[in-house]
Amino acid sequence: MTDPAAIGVVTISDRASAGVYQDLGGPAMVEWLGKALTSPWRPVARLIADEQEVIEATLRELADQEKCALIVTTGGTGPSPRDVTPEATEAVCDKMMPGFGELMRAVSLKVVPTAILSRQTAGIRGQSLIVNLPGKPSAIADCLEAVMPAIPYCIDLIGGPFLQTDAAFCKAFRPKAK
Ligand SMILES: Nc1ncnc2c1ncn2[C@@H]1O[C@H](COP(=O)(O)OP(=O)(O)OP(=O)(O)O)[C@@H](O)[C@H]1O
Ligand SMILES: Nc1nc2c(c(=O)[nH]1)N[C@H]1C(S)=C(S)[C@@H](COP(=O)(O)O)O[C@H]1N2
Repeated sequence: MTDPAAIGVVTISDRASAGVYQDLGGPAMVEWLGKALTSPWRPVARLIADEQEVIEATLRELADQEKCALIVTTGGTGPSPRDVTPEATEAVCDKMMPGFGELMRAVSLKVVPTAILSRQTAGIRGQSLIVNLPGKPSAIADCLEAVMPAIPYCIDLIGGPFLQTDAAFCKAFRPKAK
């Protein structure tokens, strides 16, 4: 039997990490992925402040030590001075995947006119795909629903584990069968 695929779920929020409010983003990402994935996986969760060095170190740790096939982040994608998640993501990635941000903003625009304020992006570090989501917990489902169909094939292409999804909830598309 193969090991469960490690998936990083990273909440980036000054206030949630300081305990000012409860982190709803991390649990929402775990819950959504639990509904979408049918192949074995395990979450590797982190709750950190909007500090670029800390975000970069966390992404490196999850990719290089924890060997996460996928790392989803929530928060810190907007225009405020302390929103630096896209900068941290770009700093640690070998290759950017701009289509993810383009699609997520397009679908979010149908939900909220301020969707264009998110600079959310995605990229590859080694054998890990990193995807940024906005901080609003409701944005997690909006965005993952849009991009998840392409994620298993992207992970195939970078040499990661074979992820399977529940087609009734989220149908993964693979142009070429493995
Ligand atoms: N992890 C989270 N858990 C629960 N609610 C959140 C979380 N992140 C954001 N929110 C909610 O979404 C709103 C907008 O998020 P945003 O990321 O802009 O927060 P912020 O004002 O930048 O502050 P912070 O970095 O402290 O989260 C917040 O005011 C909060 O109500
Ligand atoms: N689907 C979705 N996308 C969204 C939002 C939302 O509520 N739902 N909020 C927007 C707003 S108001 C902001 S400022 C940006 C950045 O949010 P962040 O800094 O919390 O990541 O995401 C945008 N994208």
